[in-house]
Amino acid sequence: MLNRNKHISQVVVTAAQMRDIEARIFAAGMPVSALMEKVAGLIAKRIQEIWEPSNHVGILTGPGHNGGDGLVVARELHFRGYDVWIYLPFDKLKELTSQHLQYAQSLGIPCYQEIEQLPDCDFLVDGLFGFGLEREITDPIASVINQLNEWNKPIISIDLPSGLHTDTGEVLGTAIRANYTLCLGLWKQGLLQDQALDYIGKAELIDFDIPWADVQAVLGDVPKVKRITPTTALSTLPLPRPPVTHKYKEGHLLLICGSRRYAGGAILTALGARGSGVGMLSIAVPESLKQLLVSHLPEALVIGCPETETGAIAQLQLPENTNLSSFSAIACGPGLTKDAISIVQEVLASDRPLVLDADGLNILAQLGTILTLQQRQAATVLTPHTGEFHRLFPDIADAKGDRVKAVQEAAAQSGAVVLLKGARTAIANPQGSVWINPESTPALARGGSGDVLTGLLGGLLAQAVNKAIPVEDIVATAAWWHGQAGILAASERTELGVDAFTLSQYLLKVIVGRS
Ligand SMILES: NC(=O)C1=CN([C@@H]2O[C@H](COP(=O)(O)OP(=O)(O)OC[C@H]3O[C@@H](n4cnc5c(N)ncnc54)[C@H](O)[C@@H]3O)[C@@H](O)[C@H]2O)[C@@H](O)CC1
Ligand SMILES: Nc1ncnc2c1ncn2[C@@H]1O[C@H](COP(=O)(O)OP(=O)(O)O)[C@@H](O)[C@H]1O
Ligand SMILES: [K+]
Repeated sequence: MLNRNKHISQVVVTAAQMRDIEARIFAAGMPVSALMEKVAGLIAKRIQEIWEPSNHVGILTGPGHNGGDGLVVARELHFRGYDVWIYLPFDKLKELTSQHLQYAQSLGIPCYQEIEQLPDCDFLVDGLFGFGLEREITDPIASVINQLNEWNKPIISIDLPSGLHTDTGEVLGTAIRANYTLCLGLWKQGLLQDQALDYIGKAELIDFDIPWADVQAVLGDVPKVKRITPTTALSTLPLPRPPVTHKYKEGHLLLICGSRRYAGGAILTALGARGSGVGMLSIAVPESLKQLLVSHLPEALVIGCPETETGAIAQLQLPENTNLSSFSAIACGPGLTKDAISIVQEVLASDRPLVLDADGLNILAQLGTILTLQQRQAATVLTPHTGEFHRLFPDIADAKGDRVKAVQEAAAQSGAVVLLKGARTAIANPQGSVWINPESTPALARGGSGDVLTGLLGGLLAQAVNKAIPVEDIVATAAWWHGQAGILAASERTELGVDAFTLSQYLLKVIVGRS
C-alpha cells in the first residue's frame, strides 16, 4: 500500500487510459453511483477546507458525470450550511446526473438555466466538462464561459478546467480560468502541458483509491509518461558517497563553453556544475577567458584554448596525456557562438556521454541533427528551448502545443534523450518514455538560467557514469533540482529576485536535509 501511495503521484494518464482504468473498477463490481458519491464527497471536503469562510456558492453543471460530481458537491455543501445555487444549461443529462439533479431540487436547492439568474456568489465550482469533453465548446456555452471568466470570481474546477483537452491541454474553443483544479484519481496529461497553465490555477490530486493493479493493467508496469516527484528525483542523487573514494571516482566533467562575446555563460554553466557536487571539473574556454574563470571557480581546472578571430574556441587544447575519453561526461554549448563548429564536431565524435545546449544545438542543427547523431557511440542529451527545438527538428509540428508528443518524436527520431525546456519541462528517451517536471516558476524565465541547468546536468551525468541509472532519470533529476532551486529562491526573494547566479546558490539549499 505504501508503495502505491509513493507511485500514484508519478502517474499521468490520457482520457482514454482513465476511461479504461475506470471501466476495470466498474467491471470489478464498484457501482458507478457509489464511486461518484465517494469522489464528490472528497471534493466537497476539500472545497470546504479551501473556502471555509465563504458560503455562497454557484455550481456550474454539465450533462455528464463531471456535472454529476458537481451536483453531489452541491448537495453536500447544502447540508454543511452553504447557500448553494445550481446553474445547469443542458436539457439532456446522463441518467445518474439527472437523478442527482432531481434530488438536489427536492431539497430546495435552486437551479437556473440562464447564467444571468445565478445570484452573486463568493465562488464557483466548475462541473461543466471533465475528461469526457470531445469537441470544441460552442455557443451558447462558450459565451457563458467567457462571461464567467470576466466575473473574476474564484473558481474551483472539478477534474480539469472545462474546455481543456484532457491530453494536450489545448483550449477547445474556450475554457474556464480556474483558481484551483482538483484533479480526480490520477493526473491528467493536459494539466502538465504549458498551454494549459493559464487555466489551471493551483492543481491538486484527489486520490480516491484507484487500485494499483488497475493502473498497472492499463499503463503497464512502467508507465510511459510520468511526473517527476521529490522521491524519484532524490533517488538518483549520488548520495551518500562511499566513504573511500577520490575525486576522479566522483565524476570528471568537461565543460566546453564561452567566447569573448559570451563570457558570463561559461561562469554560470560552471556554477551549475559546481552545484552538482561533481568530483572534478575541467572547463575549456577561449584563452582570453581563462583568468576570469579561475577567479570565479578556483577549484576548477581551467583550460585556455586557442581562439578564432571572433573570440570563439578554435581548437580544444587538452592537457598532456588527456583526451576526450579521459572525462566521465562532457557538456558543451553555452556561449560558444556558431564559430566553434569544429569543437562541436569533435565532441560529437567522442565516446563520452554528452550534453549539448545553446550554440551546441544550433551547430548540431546546422550539421543535420538526425544524420549527425546517428554516428554517436555514447548517450547524447539535447536541452533545447522551443526555438532551438524547431531548428533541430523542423519536421516536428508544434513544441508549443502537445509538448509530450513533440518531445517523444524528437527523441525517437534522434536517438538522443531530449529535454524540451518550458514551464513544464518534458524529457523523453528514444523508446518513448517521458518525464515531466510538474513544478517550476516563471522566475526562471531569465537569461542564464538554462546555463545553470546545463552545468548541473553535466555534473550529475559525470557522477552517474559507472552506475546503472538510465540517462533520462538523471536528466529528470537535474530538471527537478533546477526547478526547485528556482521555486525556493523565488519564495524568499520574489520572482524578480532569481538571477542565474542566485539560482546557482540555491541548488544546495534544495537538497540539504532531504536526502
Ligand atoms: N464514473 C464516476 O462516477 C466518476 C466520474 N468522474 C467524473 O466523470 C467525468 C467524466 O464524465 P463523462 O464521461 O460523463 O464526461 P464529462 O462529464 O466530462 O462530459 C461529457 C458530457 O458532455 C457532453 N459533451 C462533450 N463535449 C461537449 C461539447 N463540446 N459541448 C457540449 N457537450 C459536450 C457529452 O455528450 C457528455 O454528455 C470526470 O471528469 C469526473 O469529473 C470520475 O472522475 C470519478 C468517477
Ligand atoms: N515560465 C517558466 N516557468 C518555469 N520555468 C521556466 C519558465 N521559462 C523558462 N523556464 C526555465 O528556465 C530555463 C531557461 O533556459 P533557456 O531558455 O536556455 O535560457 P538561457 O539560455 O537564457 O539560460 C529552462 O530550464 C526553462 O525550463
Ligand atoms: K470541470
